[in-house]
Amino acid sequence: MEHRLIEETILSIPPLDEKTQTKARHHVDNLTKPLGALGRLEEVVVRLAGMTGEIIPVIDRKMTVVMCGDHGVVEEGVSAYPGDVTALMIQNFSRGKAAVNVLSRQFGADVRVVDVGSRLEEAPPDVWVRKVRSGTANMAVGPAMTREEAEQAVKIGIDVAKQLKEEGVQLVATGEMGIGNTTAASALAAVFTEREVSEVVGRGSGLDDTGLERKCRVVKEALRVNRPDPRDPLDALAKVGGLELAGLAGLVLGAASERLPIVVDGFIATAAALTAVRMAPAAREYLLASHLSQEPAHGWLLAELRLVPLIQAGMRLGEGSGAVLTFPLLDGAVATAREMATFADLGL
Ligand SMILES: Cc1cc2ncn([C@H]3O[C@H](COP(=O)(O)O)[C@@H](O)[C@H]3O)c2cc1C
Ligand SMILES: O=C(O)c1cccnc1
Repeated sequence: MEHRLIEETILSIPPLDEKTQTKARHHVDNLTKPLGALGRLEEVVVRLAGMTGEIIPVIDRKMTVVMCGDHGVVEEGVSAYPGDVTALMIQNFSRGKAAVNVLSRQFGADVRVVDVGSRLEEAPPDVWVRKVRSGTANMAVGPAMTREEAEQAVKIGIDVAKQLKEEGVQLVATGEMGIGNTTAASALAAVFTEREVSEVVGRGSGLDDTGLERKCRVVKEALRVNRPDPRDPLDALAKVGGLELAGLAGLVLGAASERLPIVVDGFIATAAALTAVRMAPAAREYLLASHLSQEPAHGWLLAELRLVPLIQAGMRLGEGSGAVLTFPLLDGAVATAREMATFADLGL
């Protein structure tokens, strides 16, 4: 069942609307400024035009989707924080008190929290509970989850994207919460970039040197035990990924199939986005990179995706916070295209 829906979604991702994109490029080039002077903001407008099919794209209704899940591998001591923090943060999101809530309020976006697999037993009513299982298994001793579970989590992400489209959402940001998930993201990064484990593992939420060394050993062990297949993204997601990462990969596939622009957050969200693009290369066209995280391998993941981040603010938070921080830049870019005079308006 899930398998069919995933296949159908992948096949239904449309290419960018090249005609509209060319018209948008022409419009931007005729605005009253030196050619190219708005830099990457111009590229944002042109790409959004290709995604949405509108010369002046409308991205007023923005949604930050925070996919949540717990990680069995936390028992190996790979995070600076205990696993319980995932559940506490879900409650914090619900109260509107986490960084992602504050930034989303500040920049006029809504937040949707989806529990794909945390250990929280009773989620607050506004959280969408779509729990595949209560946390993954420890990837250092066996697969994090079954292929079927990974498919279920991907399907949940696809469903969320379709529901948001129906609600009138015009742009989504990818957020996540899951203590231990930089370990999973590093494992996926090792699989998809074929770099050394020591190059793709970082301090996550704040490991010291001993912790960092341990995390490297754990990722190596997880790859040795599970042998994830780099040509089979679902296999990698199931063996060394996570439920919220699979949910985000599904969100990317679903949003792309609905022509919804997707603003990708930091290292973890980018690992999920790269997984989605390995499943469906066409999905890449709907991604906008937001910021460059402090995690050392984030830049390589972005390079794999051929994306350049808009900002570098030294952040390493997750939750979608870096993606939301670029919303004023995106709104500014679109406003210039909508409101600036053209040279023709000046009679030139
Ligand atoms: C209080 C708190 C809030 C967070 N919000 C996002 N993360 C971030 O840290 C986690 C990944 O780091 P690691 O792999 O080292 O556990 C994820 O939940 C990520 O979203 C947080 C982490 C903490 C502690
Ligand atoms: O870049 C990220 O997404 C990130 C980095 C460290 C901890 N949490 C998230």
